[in-house]
Amino acid sequence: MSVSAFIRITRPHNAVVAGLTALIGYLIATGTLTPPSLLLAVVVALITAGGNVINDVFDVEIDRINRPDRPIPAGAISLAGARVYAAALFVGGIVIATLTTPLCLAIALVNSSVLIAYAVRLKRTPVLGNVAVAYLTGSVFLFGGAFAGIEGLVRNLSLAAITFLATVARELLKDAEDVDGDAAGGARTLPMIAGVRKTGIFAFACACGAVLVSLLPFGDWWGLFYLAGIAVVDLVILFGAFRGLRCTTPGCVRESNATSILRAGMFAALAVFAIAAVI
Ligand SMILES: CC(C)=CCC/C(C)=C/CC/C(C)=C/CC/C(C)=C/COC[C@H](O)COP(=O)(O)O
Ligand SMILES: CC(C)=CCC/C(C)=C/CC/C(C)=C/CC/C(C)=C/COP(=O)(O)OP(=O)(O)O
Ligand SMILES: [Mg+2]
Repeated sequence: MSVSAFIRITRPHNAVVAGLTALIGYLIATGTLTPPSLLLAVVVALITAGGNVINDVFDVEIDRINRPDRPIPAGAISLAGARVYAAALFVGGIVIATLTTPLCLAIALVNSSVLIAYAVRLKRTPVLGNVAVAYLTGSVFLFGGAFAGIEGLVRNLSLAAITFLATVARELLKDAEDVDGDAAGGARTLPMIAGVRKTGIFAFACACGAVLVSLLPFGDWWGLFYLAGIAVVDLVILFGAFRGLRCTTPGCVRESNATSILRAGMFAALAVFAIAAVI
């Protein structure tokens, strides 16, 4: 079992970005960063890493077909070793969360539970899996803001709502891409029940909702830089969701690159939020 496999299975890019997002949430709540606030990034990175590892533990049979290169199906990490590793990551994140605030610790405990529930069951349940990932992604802002108290959490509510809606849209389109693989793995997703076309329509509606909510911080919060920056991001998000709107097959959704365009728009939004919070 190599060190690189133990790093790779955590999807470090994912965990690091999530950790940085928690700092953005604290930045939005307070306008500054302090040495203790850096703990937020460590907690989120560890718990996200734990979520990614436990996800691979429960997905091992699907990944043997779809992603044989991943550490467990490739034999680089044993299933038992991965279970212990995931537990250590979750425990580490929660123990460090005890050094933050009771509200942050509560969110860390809830999110660890949701990540495990997602891996065990929610992922294979229509819409609930999408909502779980969207909640987890949006909650990162709430977690960062919560380090500054309930007021800090409230200040991040609109960003959490924007992120939730955009992530639902992207997760639905990811499911529309993966209908065949998910069916083979025994999952039940919205595209399987309602079809790719209706899923695309619902995803586009969620993206439109995210765009509308993204205008809320303008005015009483952030000024013209934010409006100009988020307007560009909104166009990218709408374009990405529109690309998936006309599709009726999983192949069409894959060829549309809708989920990649949405991912790019989501990360661009992160940059706009971070800059708007400090200028
Ligand atoms: C309308 C509008 C402005 C939408 C943007 C919404 C927004 C601010 C989204 C930010 C999402 C984001 C990148 C959050 C960072 C925290 C996090 C959970 C990162 C983990 O990476 C998520 C990544 O998308 C997973 O990639 P993949 O494996 O390809 O699904
Ligand atoms: C705020 C705190 C304390 C924690 C936040 C926890 C976070 C941000 C989690 C990241 C959000 C996220 C990306 C969750 C999804 C978990 C996951 C591993 C999804 C992968 O799902 P699959 O559908 O199996 O797709 P793959 O093919 O990528 O495995
Ligand atoms: Mg998986």
